[in-house]
Amino acid sequence: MKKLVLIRHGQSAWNLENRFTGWTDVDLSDAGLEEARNAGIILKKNGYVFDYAFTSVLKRAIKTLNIILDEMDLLWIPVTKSWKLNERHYGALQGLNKAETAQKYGDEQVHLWRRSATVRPPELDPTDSRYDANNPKYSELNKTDIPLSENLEDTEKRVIEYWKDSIVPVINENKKVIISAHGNSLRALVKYLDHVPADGIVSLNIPTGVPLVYELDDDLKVIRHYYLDMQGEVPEEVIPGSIK
Ligand SMILES: O=C(O)[C@@H](CO)OP(=O)(O)O
Repeated sequence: MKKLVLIRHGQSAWNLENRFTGWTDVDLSDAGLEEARNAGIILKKNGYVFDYAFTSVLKRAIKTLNIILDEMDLLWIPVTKSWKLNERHYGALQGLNKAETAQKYGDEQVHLWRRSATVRPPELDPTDSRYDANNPKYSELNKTDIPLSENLEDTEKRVIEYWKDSIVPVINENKKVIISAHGNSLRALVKYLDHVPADGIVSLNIPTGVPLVYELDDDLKVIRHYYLDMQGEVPEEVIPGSIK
């Protein structure tokens, strides 16, 4: 049996300000730094050790990972960063306040933009300063791979490509892996691992800074999963919107 740990970064400055974030590279809030430290303490207290880590190219996930590894005295392990683990691109909504956007377009529309697998938020205009085409972070990508907006299925496509090409080979070497990523890039991975249908993923929300453990068999089929706290496994019904 193999164990994989997923962690959504701690609260970010824009989670706190209730703004659509996506690929915007915002930092952790003070509460987010604390959540990351706690996650490291929880993992250490529960006896977890990692050989290899994956994260996105966004600082809220990278810093969360570093703080966790620091707490566990594991800062030395190899870490691979990829844009394919980035948060879902939020298109022209990036930077807007979620409550104000709901007042303007209605709760139902905003809920679809936030949680539907198939509805794409409005696209960024390629002339928009928020478009990442000239960001050196993405210089190795074809311009056509830099999104103007994504739905969850778009995110799932790149996350699962990366899962198959880069993460699975490491897990198959019997390395103990942690992935530090984002609400929706992790929802995409969970959707794939648990075979959640598109309409079933709408209500799934992954909390910030709570380690989510997947037990996998030798074929990497899911045996079971659970969140961890200081006392060990958390009953899933305790976490709102968690995986059934
Ligand atoms: O703003 C975002 O990029 C995401 C994650 O914080 O928000 P949502 O809860 O709408 O998926």
